[in-house]
Amino acid sequence: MSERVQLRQAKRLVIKIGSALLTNDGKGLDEVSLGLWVDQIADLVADGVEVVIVSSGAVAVGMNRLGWLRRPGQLHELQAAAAVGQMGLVQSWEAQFMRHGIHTAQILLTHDDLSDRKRYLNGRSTLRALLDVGVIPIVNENDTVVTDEIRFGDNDTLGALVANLVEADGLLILTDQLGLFNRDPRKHADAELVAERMASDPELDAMAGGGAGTLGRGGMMTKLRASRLAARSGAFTVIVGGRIEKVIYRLRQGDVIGTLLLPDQSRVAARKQWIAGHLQTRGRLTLDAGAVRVLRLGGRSLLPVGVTSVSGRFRRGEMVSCVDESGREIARGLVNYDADEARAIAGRSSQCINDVLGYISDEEMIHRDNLVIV
Ligand SMILES: Nc1ncnc2c1ncn2[C@@H]1O[C@H](COP(=O)(O)OP(=O)(O)O)[C@@H](O)[C@H]1O
Ligand SMILES: N[C@@H](CCC(=O)OP(=O)(O)O)C(=O)O
Repeated sequence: MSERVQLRQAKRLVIKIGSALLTNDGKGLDEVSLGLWVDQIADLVADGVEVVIVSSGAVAVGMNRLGWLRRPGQLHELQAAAAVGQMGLVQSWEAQFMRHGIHTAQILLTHDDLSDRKRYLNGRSTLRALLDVGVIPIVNENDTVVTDEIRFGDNDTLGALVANLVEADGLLILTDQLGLFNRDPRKHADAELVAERMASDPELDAMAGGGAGTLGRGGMMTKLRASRLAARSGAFTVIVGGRIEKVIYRLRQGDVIGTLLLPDQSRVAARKQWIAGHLQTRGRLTLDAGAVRVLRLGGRSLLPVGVTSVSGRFRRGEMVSCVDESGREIARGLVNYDADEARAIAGRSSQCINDVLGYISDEEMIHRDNLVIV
């Protein structure tokens, strides 16, 4: 095991940075380290990698700005600190990335947003649009409207959900330890670093059970759970020490640092398996003979022009069945338009979508990554 190809080949990464690391253990925002990570992320971007950052630290930065020495016990005080600190956090990210001429965008999400299908799809479109124009989204929880996350301090899960959302190749979790150890290294001097495992390996649970540091809240257990969540969309996870010199650069080179947790299956395989196993469909698209032929060739998207009729009531992102003119099912997949919109653009070339609907979200009725031939 001399190098890690996964990191060398990655095209889209989510990088999650925890509070303990970002705020130098509560001594205010660690601008020096932040600048060094930004330099390395700018190199990744120059190398063609799309990056989303999940940044914790709002509460810690807010406490520092407000001169609060101890983490407040009241939730509304934590929320106030997060609101103050979020300003400092995004200002710093923005200023550092501007040195490289890279724009950033603030995205505040809740777990609920990601379990609501419509919001999930809207979030996904926004993130994709930002990545398409070379902007780095800086994501944190929306601590003003939810409290579970600040109580449990679970930006690790948010990182994994974002990795699912943007279909990242990998999730990098930068933390204050060198990686996942077989026991909590703060309590056991002889703890050994785990280099590589399958994320699903049940032996990892006992290793990660040691609780969190003083500032971060999730500990290794939430990082392990995050890796399993990320694995569901085929993403690998690396848990690694954010203070290792040139950490992101070295990971990109394929250096064996931190802990690599691997998914059981590839990104597209994971997605296709999920689609194939999803029995409930919301509607039906009838395809002309040309579209049937093209889909059967494999690896192709379904365009509106090949659809002759649309039945059922479905929303963008829901599962529909694709049938030939005799009603035989050919494929199923996640449709890019609501039923009424799909009806309006059926049989039309993709260039007409804007004229018919007044906007265009996707050229395809169903993208090939979201389509399974049956
Ligand atoms: N097996 C383990 N390996 C590494 N760290 C562990 C382990 N078990 C518990 N920990 C603790 O998890 C902490 C990191 O989690 P956390 O404090 O939530 O950081 P972050 O703010 O980066 O999310 C470490 O400082 C360490 O004390
Ligand atoms: N969203 C909050 C809390 C998130 C949090 O503590 O997460 P982490 O440090 O990654 O375990 C914040 O930005 O302070």
